[in-house]
Amino acid sequence: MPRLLTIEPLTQAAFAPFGTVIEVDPASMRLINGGSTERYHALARADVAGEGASVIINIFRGQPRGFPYAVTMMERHPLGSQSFSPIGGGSWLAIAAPDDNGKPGTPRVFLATGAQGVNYGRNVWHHPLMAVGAVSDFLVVDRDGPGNNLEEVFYDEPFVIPNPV
Ligand SMILES: NC(=O)N[C@@H](O)C(=O)O
Ligand code: NI
Repeated sequence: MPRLLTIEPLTQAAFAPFGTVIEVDPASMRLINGGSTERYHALARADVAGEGASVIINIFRGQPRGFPYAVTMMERHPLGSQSFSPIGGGSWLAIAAPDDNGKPGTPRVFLATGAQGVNYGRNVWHHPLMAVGAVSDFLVVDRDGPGNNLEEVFYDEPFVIPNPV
């Protein structure tokens, strides 16, 4: 029997167990460039591990997912954090799960606005990119370098995400 998941709003507090929400935060704002630019400083930090590791900046172009959507697996990156920030401005889903003795626990599904990104912490269980409604581009900051940086685990039973829109 597939297990239905609920979708919750993406907030710093709700997402805290999994990483950081990347969004305009007035408390982090520094006025620069002669007052012409608001710098929202250090909203998140890339975390890369291992000899020869480097932080890289990518664009992921995601195809929109169909709903209801079956979550059959989760992944994590033991050697680096991974951030996703929408470029085109549409809503999307961030899905993360607590660690349960080396396996992903029950996923939590967060509805992100087009003005919200996330930085998944290093070794945090998450679902691969979930674009919603249209082909969507995301700026992705993660790790390049030697070593295996991808661990995937498949659930015995899928979880199901209802249509978010
Ligand atoms: N594999 C890859 O680069 N992407 C995934 O890590 C993802 O979280 O989308
Ligand atoms: Ni990933």
